[in-house]
Amino acid sequence: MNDSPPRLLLVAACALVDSGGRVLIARRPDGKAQAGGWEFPGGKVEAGESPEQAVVRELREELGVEPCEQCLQPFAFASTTLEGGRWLLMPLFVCRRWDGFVDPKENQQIAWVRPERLSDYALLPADRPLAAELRDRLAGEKVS
Ligand SMILES: Nc1nc2c([nH]c(=O)n2[C@@H]2O[C@H](COP(=O)(O)OP(=O)(O)OP(=O)(O)O)[C@@H](O)[C@H]2O)c(=O)[nH]1
Repeated sequence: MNDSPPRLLLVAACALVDSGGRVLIARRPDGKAQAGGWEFPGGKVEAGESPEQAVVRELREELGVEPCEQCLQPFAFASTTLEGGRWLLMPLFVCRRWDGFVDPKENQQIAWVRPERLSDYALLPADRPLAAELRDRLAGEKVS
């Protein structure tokens, strides 16, 4: 029996929401853990970073967009086990305003998805409750 406590992995992620109320998800590229699963853009929070700073950096690196930290709205979080004895703690922010155009930098497939259709995608397990929360809280919004 392994009694060692799970190692905490702090990851920060962001749901970009466009003016039509659609949410951006990305497919994890080959070579990464859980490749092929759909996720919210983001990544590990590095030493000395806040979750907000990590999201800004990851959105810049992965998608070439520049949100301002003040535009990141804390939305929900995931707290769950991952393979390898790690515990994932992942705040999810919502962002509706950013500079630049989404341009996947890591050859990752992306999709803009109505919140009620997120469950049609093979989301990572930790993201499924977050997608349900987005559906419940964003789906009623007016679509332009
Ligand atoms: N970015 C992101 N990671 C998620 C989500 N859901 C989820 O379980 N994860 C997990 O959180 C961890 C994040 O790692 P990552 O590989 O994206 O982080 P990173 O970009 O800093 O990775 P790197 O070390 O390869 O540069 C992975 O184990 C990933 O499977 C999500 O919605 N977004």
